Amino acid sequence: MVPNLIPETPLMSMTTLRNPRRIFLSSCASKGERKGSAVHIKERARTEGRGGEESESKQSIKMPTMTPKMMAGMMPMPIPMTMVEMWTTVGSTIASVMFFGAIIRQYCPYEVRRFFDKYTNYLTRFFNPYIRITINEFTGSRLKRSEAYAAVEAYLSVNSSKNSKRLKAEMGKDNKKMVLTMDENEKVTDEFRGVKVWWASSKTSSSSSRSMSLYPEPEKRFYRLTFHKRYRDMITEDYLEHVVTKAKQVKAKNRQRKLYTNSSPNYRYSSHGQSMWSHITFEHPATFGTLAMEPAIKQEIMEDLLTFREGKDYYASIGKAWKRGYLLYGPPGTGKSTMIAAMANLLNYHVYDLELTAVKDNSELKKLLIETTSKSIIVMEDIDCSLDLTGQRKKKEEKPSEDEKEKVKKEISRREPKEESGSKVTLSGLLNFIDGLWSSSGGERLIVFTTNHVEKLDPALIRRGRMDKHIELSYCSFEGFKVLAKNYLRIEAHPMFDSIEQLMKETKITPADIAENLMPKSPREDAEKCLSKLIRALEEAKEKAAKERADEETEDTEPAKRDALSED
Ligand SMILES: Nc1ncnc2c1ncn2[C@@H]1O[C@H](COP(=O)(O)OP(=O)(O)OP(=O)(O)O)[C@@H](O)[C@H]1O
Ligand SMILES: [Mg+2]
Repeated sequence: MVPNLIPETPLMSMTTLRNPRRIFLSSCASKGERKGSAVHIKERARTEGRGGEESESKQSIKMPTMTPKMMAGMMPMPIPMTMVEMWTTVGSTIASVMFFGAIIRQYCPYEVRRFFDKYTNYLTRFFNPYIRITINEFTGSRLKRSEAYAAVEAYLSVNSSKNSKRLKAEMGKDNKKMVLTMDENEKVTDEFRGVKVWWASSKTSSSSSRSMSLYPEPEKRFYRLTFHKRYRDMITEDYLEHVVTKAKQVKAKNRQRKLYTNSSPNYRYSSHGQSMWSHITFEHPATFGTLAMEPAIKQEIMEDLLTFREGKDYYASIGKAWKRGYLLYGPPGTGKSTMIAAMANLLNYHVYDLELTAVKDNSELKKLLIETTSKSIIVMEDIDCSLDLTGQRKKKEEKPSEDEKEKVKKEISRREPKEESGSKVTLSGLLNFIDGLWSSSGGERLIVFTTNHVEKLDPALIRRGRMDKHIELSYCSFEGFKVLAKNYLRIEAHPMFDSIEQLMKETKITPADIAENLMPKSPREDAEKCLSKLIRALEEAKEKAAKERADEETEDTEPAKRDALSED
């Protein structure tokens, strides 16, 4: 029973009112009983606790008479809540709402829930003054990473590195600096013309990924931009344009060129949403300056490439996809691969080294194409060896005899397991890859074929429009040699140059052979020794060529002589 207490002051403290036991103790202390021991106090409390009328009468004896003023103090008055109480109430309300929500979700029929969801959405939308824009990482059927997402990622890499607390790091240009981007489930604030906007990075895993599906849907990453509806026009037009422009600058600054390949052992098993290409940083040092070839031809190729790079509007105005095909042909060691590296370095493009024999079929080839980014060179080396591009049309035309058919059948059954794992890419698949409708997606791409045997290629594959520019890389000229001498020996003239020039007129030598002879093999080998080595190599090549010519002549004349003798 709560004792009948009379406060000393009209204003009773909150704690006092709430806690009768404390009221008792404090009122006793105020009456000079403070010096009483704790035991005494407890004893008093116990006696009170028993609630005997005795204690009540004892207290009533001690109580001072209440004045009207004091009575006024006892009047019921509004009691303010403490923070603790308020939070307790809020907490228990939320818990109850959640509890009932869960129950409704579980037992309420779907239609009713949908109805409620719909109207709650309407309500929140009506009262919420903020607009949200979501930028998903993949659009369409996840064929290609969204450019908008990449742009936001680049844009936020600048802002978030200053404001965000959780960041992701990636190696930047030339492996010198790390590029930081916002981690998942992070938020940053940005300001544009005095208006605040909020960016958040997030990911959702679809419900099917949580189910027992055999092919669970991958997680979907996205950025979300939130801003006040008052600034709708400014944000959707000016701010988003500002984001794209800034992102381009950031990308250009941090762009690290990559060398992609599709022939890594696990590329076929790359899961949904993962790239089919694997890459390393592209670090080939070749440039047009170090390339040995006729200066005029070199200049022409460089101009052609630079014109292409700047030709976005021109290509659009003539209604042509912004891409260009280059066919590099010539004997081994004449600099075809080196030229591709020089092209990538000149244009600042990525390189996609496409290994056709590792591509399963035409649809896989298409997927690989779609996954390439713009500002890139797609390379198919030794195209004549990659596919049987020469015989495919003939095979259809020729009608094999029964015997031949039988032979082919046997051959196929013998090779079956091997062929299954081989490529089924056809010439038409490749032609579509180069200039089909899909090839125009993204734009700003060079497609480069290299071959040692241009004559073996199907004319359809290398006709203009597909392979726009044909470049022959042949045996080294004297001009080419001078470039190599400058690269390898740091000399521009030497008395031995004359004899080298003479010998080069009489025989053929590849730039690769010259490079090998000019490269000093020990610190003792100076320019003169290297040049002498080259002269010896040229003389040997000349002798070999003379001998081969002589052998060929005898081979040609031998049957004629034999015929003449038999006639006699
Ligand atoms: N024109 C050139 N200028 C400078 N160096 C060259 C040139 N041609 C060849 N080389 C040197 O020779 C080496 C082989 O050249 P590269 O691999 O480019 O030849 P390729 O034409 O691609 O041969 P393949 O047809 O066998 O693939 C290179 O490492 C390079 O140093
Ligand atoms: Mg090569």
